[in-house]
Amino acid sequence: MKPYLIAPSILAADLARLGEEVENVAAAGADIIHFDVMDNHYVPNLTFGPAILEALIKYGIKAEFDVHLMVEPVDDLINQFADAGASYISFHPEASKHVDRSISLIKDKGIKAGLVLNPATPLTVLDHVLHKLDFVLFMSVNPGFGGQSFIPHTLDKIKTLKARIDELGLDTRIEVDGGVKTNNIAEVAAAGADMFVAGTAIFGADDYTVAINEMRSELAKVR
Ligand SMILES: O=C(CO)[C@@H](O)[C@H](O)COP(=O)(O)O
Ligand SMILES: [Fe+2]
Repeated sequence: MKPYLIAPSILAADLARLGEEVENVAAAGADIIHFDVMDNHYVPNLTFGPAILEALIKYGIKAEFDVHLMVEPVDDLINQFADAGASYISFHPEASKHVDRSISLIKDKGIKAGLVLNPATPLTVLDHVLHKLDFVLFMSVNPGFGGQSFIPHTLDKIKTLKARIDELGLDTRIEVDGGVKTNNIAEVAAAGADMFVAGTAIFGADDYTVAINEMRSELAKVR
């Protein structure tokens, strides 16, 4: 069984002190760092480019980065984030003209590849590519902003995909992103997720170690 991974989203960090914030959250027990890339085109918000990722790595962050691309088109930025040092890269299928090719671009760089499903994206987008993916990221909010409420029907989608993954004997991870907090992380895990993005729930807490430990205690109740 794959260990649970907790991935704080830096979107909710104090951006004026980004290096220090990422260092602190990694020291608090984060497994990977979730890096939301928004282009003000695919989503109505604008965030970080590859130069910021490079700068964080140069600053001394050793944790792996989970790059969530909310951009259109995707291929050029896949190359740039691969060169900058990403360990995981995911993108939204509707933002790529050639989804299979974009997945191969990520995998050929030795990076874990994921496809992101918005709340209204059907599971059928995974039909011919699931076997190539290292992870599927379910958005449990509409993409573009942190601090939104978890959309409950995501749980049914997670359960359905988890059953399909098990039936096919794949070891694809399931990541969930949006509105994940201490009070719902166990339910999300019980549905079949094993990677949990949390922005405001961690960076909004007074003590990041306490916030992450509380999430781990909740996860320990599931397995
Ligand atoms: O990709 C996104 C939003 O588009 C997320 O990664 C958010 O940054 C998660 O923030 P919270 O809902 O946990 O505050
Ligand atoms: Fe994200």
